[in-house]
Amino acid sequence: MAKLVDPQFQEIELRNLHLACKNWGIFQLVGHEVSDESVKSMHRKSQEFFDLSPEEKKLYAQKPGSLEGYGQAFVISEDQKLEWCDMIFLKAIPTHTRKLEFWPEKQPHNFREALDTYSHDMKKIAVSIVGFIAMALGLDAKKLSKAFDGGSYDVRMNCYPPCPEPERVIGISSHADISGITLLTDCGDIPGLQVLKNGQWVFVEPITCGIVVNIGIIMEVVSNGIYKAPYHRASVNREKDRFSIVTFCYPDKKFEIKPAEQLVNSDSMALYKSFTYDEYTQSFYERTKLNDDGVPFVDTLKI
Ligand SMILES: O=C(O)CCC(=O)C(=O)O
Ligand SMILES: [Fe+2]
Repeated sequence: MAKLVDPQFQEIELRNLHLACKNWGIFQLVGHEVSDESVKSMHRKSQEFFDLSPEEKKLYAQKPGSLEGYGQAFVISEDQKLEWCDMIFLKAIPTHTRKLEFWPEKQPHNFREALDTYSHDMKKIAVSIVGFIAMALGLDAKKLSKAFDGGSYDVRMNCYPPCPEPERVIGISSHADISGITLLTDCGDIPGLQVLKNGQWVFVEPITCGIVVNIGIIMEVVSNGIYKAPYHRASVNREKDRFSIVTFCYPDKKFEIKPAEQLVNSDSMALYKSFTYDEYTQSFYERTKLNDDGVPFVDTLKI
């Protein structure tokens, strides 16, 4: 990040960014301005939350039909296999969308303050990195940064307990994020996140103070497929808990989700349809209610 903002290094670093987004769709950001203390404090609060008794955690349990709160993602049937992951999912920004009934209050002490600071820090990073991603694509950096400045930020804290037979379970199964971009911080040094590259699962090794950035499906559409939202999953460790904190970053609700005009011309046709923000989220949630038909969500967006 320090190199992206430094005029002396910017051009070369934008090329590195372009290659990372094009060849991997995922990279680690270091040299950023977010304080270590804010990130570590959120990590501690998240671990303390998962350490509470089941009864205490259930005070913040998801309600039927809603993803927010403590529980499991996308449980649609009694027969489905569950993921080896405990999570709490909270909408954090804009602040008026917060549903405080799901925000742990007395315990862990100062959880809410830590999440408030953390989510604003992640927003700051997202606003600047999408600007650089826009520049790497030859797009208007201000327009994209502005869209994410008015955007929404949902935070998911994951706890992956150890499993004596880790090869028989999955923490989070393979998926691409539907966000614009996603920012992940690992609360320790246990690798778990894996990204699919040329048919192989590759571990993302945690870097202290690094922020893992991955391209979400919205940015895939905006880039007209130059950047792809990578498939990734979380594996489980045999002996140790792993904790991660994931921030899904979305543009503002007025942002049209479609290939950027500058990237569409007679040589390169638009590969994706155009959607309003509401149409996009609606079509995703409609699909989660269906039985899995094997068609990836991103394919339903293509022309
Ligand atoms: O915890 C991880 O490593 C991955 C989490 C993730 O992909 C998600 O929450 O969407
Ligand atoms: Fe993900």
